[in-house]
Amino acid sequence: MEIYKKFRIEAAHRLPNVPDGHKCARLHGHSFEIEVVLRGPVAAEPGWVCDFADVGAAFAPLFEQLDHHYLNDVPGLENPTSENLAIWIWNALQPRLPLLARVTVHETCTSGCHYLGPTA
Ligand SMILES: Nc1nc2c(c(=O)[nH]1)N=C([C@H](O)[C@H](O)COP(=O)(O)OP(=O)(O)OP(=O)(O)O)CN2
Ligand SMILES: [Zn+2]
Repeated sequence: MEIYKKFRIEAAHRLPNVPDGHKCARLHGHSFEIEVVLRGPVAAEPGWVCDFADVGAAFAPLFEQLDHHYLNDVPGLENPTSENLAIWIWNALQPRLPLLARVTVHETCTSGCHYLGPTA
C-alpha cells in the first residue's frame, strides 16, 4: 500500500548553472507542491501504513526551512533544481520515515520530478 501527503511551499530561487541567457538564471518564484509517498503494509491495528500526522510532523522542520525562503541560501540547495530539491527532501525525511518510497516535486503546473531514492 502507498500513502501520500502533499505540502505547498512558496519560495524563490535562481539556477546558477544554466547556460548564459537562460530565463531561470534570473530570480523568480514558485508555489512548489511536494508529495511525500510512503510504501508499506497496512497494520491491522490501527488500519494504516503510517499516521498522516507523522508525515506532517516529519515535514514540519523542512517547511520552516523552505517556505518563503530563497532556496539558494538553504545549506545543500545552492543549485535548487527540482531534482536537487527532491533529493534534499528525501535525505532529510528518510531517517524519520523509513517507509519513504517517493518524493515528488511539482515546480510548476507542467514541470517537476519524482525521486524514488538512491537505489532506484
Ligand atoms: N530538469 C529541470 N529543468 C528545469 C528546472 C529544473 O528544476 N529541472 N527548472 C527550471 C526553472 O526553474 C523554471 O522555473 C521551470 O521551468 P519551466 O517548466 O520551463 O517553466 P515554464 O513555466 O516557463 O514552463 P512552460 O510550461 O513552458 O510555460 C527550468 N528547467
Ligand atoms: Zn524555477
